[in-house]
Amino acid sequence: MAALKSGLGVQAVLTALVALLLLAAPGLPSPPLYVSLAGFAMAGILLASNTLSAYLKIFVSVYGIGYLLLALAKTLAALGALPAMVAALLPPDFAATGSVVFAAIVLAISYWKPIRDITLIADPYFASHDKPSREIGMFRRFGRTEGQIGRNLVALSIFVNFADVAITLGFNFYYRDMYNSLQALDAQAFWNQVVWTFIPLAVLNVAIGMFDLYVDSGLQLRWRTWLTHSLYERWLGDGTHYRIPFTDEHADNPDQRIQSDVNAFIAQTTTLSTRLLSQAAQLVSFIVILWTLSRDFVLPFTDTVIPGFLVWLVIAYAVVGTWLTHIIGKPLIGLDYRQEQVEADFRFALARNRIYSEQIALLRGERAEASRLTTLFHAIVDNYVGIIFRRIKLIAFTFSYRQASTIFPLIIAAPSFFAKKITLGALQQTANAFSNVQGSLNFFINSYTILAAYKANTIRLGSFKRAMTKAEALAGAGYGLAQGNDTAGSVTARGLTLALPDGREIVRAEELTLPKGAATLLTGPSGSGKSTLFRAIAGIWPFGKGRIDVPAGQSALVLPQRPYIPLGSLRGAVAYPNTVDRFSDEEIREALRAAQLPQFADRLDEVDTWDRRLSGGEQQRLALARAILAKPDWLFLDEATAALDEETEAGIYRTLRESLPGTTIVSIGHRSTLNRHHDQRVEMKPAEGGRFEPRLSAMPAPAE
Ligand SMILES: Nc1ncnc2c1ncn2[C@@H]1O[C@H](COP(=O)(O)OP(=O)(O)OP(=O)(O)O)[C@@H](O)[C@H]1O
Repeated sequence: MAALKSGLGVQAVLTALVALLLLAAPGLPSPPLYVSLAGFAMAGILLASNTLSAYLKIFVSVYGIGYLLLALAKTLAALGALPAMVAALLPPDFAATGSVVFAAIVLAISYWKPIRDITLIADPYFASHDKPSREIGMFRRFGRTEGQIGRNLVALSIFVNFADVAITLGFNFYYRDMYNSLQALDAQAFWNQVVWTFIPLAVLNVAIGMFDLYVDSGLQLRWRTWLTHSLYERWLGDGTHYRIPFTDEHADNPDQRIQSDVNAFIAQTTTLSTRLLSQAAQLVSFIVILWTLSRDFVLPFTDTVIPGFLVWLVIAYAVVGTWLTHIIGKPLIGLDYRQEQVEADFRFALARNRIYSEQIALLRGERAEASRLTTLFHAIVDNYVGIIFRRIKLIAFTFSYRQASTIFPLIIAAPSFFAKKITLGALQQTANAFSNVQGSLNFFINSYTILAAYKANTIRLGSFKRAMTKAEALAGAGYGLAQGNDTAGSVTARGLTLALPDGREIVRAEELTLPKGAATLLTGPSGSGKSTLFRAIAGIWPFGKGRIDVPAGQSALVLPQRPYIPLGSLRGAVAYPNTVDRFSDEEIREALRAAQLPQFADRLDEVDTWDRRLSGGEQQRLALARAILAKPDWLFLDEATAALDEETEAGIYRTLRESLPGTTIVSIGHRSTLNRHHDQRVEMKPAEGGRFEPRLSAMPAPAE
């Protein structure tokens, strides 16, 4: 029942009604019985497609509409309700049945795993209820939601592609009539053909070509915008990007997946789906023409009649051609996948050189870097050479294939022509139909290289999405960071164990409290898990068990030893992670002065690579300016002042405590001079099993 209420359900009922009507229509010559029977099949397919992917549904629905239009138009023509000129333009009866066959093919392939992998990536866009993206003007009013715009555009694109097939068919008949007029030396008929058939077809062909490009580009742009946004939003969401390396999913170079794989995937999906289907329609149409032309084909130099000989020939051609292409082209899938990966590795290494150029220059690391780049580039060359040779083999085959098929139909049909059994027009039509069939097959065969890259892309995007799902699941796993607290707003850990990704336990805390309002200093040997404890409190460390409670609704800021400084203006760097409009210029300047960076107070608009321009100590003070601006309830300083001299450090701590009276400070540090800025000390003590245990310890008396 639910299936009947959906859009496809309504369409199915309508189709069944039309089929019934055709069946009951008294003694019409057209459409024949099989068209009405096909209508019932179409209704069944439409119902069965209700559970189909959102993307494939569009195709089935368009074919359903195609069937209705064609069957009704044929009925109207048979009833004499259409002008003769329009009726003459209608495609033959089998076209309506053809659309049912295509719908059945779409339904059948939807169960095939490679198609399911593709629709898994494609569907979220077409099912999306988001408001139309304002970024792109093209087709913005073509639907109420972004998903609906996408669906409408795909449907439009399918119609446009079918219109193109209809024009190609028109040309085929034009060739027959034009060559017949030449053979009959009928000048009047020839000029009539040129003016009334060729010119309108040519004009339509150009117009449809332009419109097709516009629709396709609009769809690709809108889809890419939506998918790119949704991928990076999800990737950046809730520490997912940080946890992906902890999953067992191989998701290297996410930047490449978001920037280039998405783009390629969308271009390939639209090209392969709409064009592949229109090529299939073209293939079927011309096969029917070939059948009509060679219905009583007499094998040259014999008397044997083989009905539809040219069709059998072309099918044999297709089967052998596709099979050989598959054998020759298969290794390209793996090679293309690897190429994407090695290219991304090389690009990433270059980007790292740019980021760490100062360290590399100081260490005189250029030779080591060059040799690493050489190795990485070698992998690109090596793999590409493999691709070149594989493509050459493929081209040797596809070119021979194309050449053979231009002469083939002429050789086969010429004896009939010379025996005056067929006209010049029919000979030309045969050659043209054969070359169109060949063109469609060529599309499938040439698509092989695209298919190989497509598969690689689908795998890369699929594994990226799986990695994100696993990383998101990791956030909820482990000890489960509970929000809310009943111990006067303190941070507490109970029965907590923190482990490494390999399961090795590094920290054990039976009971630990970081009281609200009292500055705590966390000390201990290097590698004892101090930073990991901070990560766990911040909720990004997924391995371990037990419980950490953080006060509900309170803000926290963690400052690491090496602060992250985003690209852009100094204002943006100080305001980070808040947006620049959160604070006035005076507030930002004041924070810079408080963090002992007065010399930068008037350079807020300067855009620079600040992470390389500022000294290590200046970067740390910039991060402290952030804390002064953000006024968090909790401030975690992970050796965040280690690059400062003791005097500046002391000044900064004084400022922090004065300007952030409501903030609880928790610091990690090794220097004894930090003691006097804190109220209590927690020390990481070695415990059994190589683990460390945070224990409250006495604050050493200040040095004299
Ligand atoms: N992502 C990770 N994968 C595997 N091991 C990790 C990871 N992060 C940290 N570790 C390991 O966990 C242990 C504790 O690291 P952590 O950074 O917490 O120590 P720390 O006490 O802060 O050290 P330091 O005082 O040197 O900064 C180290 O042995 C480190 O190698």
